[in-house]
Amino acid sequence: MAAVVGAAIVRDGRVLAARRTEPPELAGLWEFPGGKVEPGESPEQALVREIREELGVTVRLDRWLDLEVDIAGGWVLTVGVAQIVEGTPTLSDHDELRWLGPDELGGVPWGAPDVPFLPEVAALLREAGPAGPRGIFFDEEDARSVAARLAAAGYSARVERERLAGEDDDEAHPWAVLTDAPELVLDLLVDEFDGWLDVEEPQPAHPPLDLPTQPRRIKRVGDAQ
Ligand SMILES: Nc1nc2c([nH]c(=O)n2[C@H]2C[C@H](O)[C@@H](COP(=O)(O)OP(=O)(O)OP(=O)(O)O)O2)c(=O)[nH]1
Repeated sequence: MAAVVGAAIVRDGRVLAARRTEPPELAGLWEFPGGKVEPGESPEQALVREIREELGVTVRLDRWLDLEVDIAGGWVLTVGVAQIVEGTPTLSDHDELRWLGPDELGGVPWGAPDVPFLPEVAALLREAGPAGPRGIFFDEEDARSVAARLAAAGYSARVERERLAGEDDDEAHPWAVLTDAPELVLDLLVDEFDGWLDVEEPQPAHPPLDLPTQPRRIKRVGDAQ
């Protein structure tokens, strides 16, 4: 099967969308960054390779979305949900990157084959919910135990590798538990498992631009009053 893989890179309830520059008929349209699976390569290897080439970051695949979409030339597009484990995305193949929340996905023009994936992506972003209090642990096992306890109590909880700006030392990357449980509940577990609570709202790597909703008149010095 001639496969194209795209990565829905998620972070803090947003997904990374990239704007294509070529070919001309696709330029200006948004996509999940990725590309063609090469001979001898698994789709997962292709996804990790393409994202490293295009964005300069290392991602880890969480899972593939069920959908497969036929695109021109006999290619089939699948999309994997992924997380950045190393690096900050930079532009090379694309001319713009945006972190979009579930309600912002419809606000950019996507390539037609990507559109059927958007409802599921929006749903998983909503499920992840807005970034709330996080439990931070140095031990992955502690983080996973806390997430399991929260899940058993009926809360949503997931574990993510934390990144601390400017830190390259692997030891400095603790594990975060993100949950919709009340802070009080998380606080008790954090005490029990030797972690700590981070209640600061994490900032998206690329904050959405505060664009004016209507043309703004810019007055220059020297303009007639
Ligand atoms: N990467 C990517 N390609 C997509 C998406 N949706 C979609 O229709 N496509 C199409 C555009 C291209 O025709 C094809 C992938 O080509 P590409 O140019 O991104 O992949 P590549 O880097 O491996 O390609 P190439 O330059 O080696 O030919 O799939 C999408 O979400 N991500």
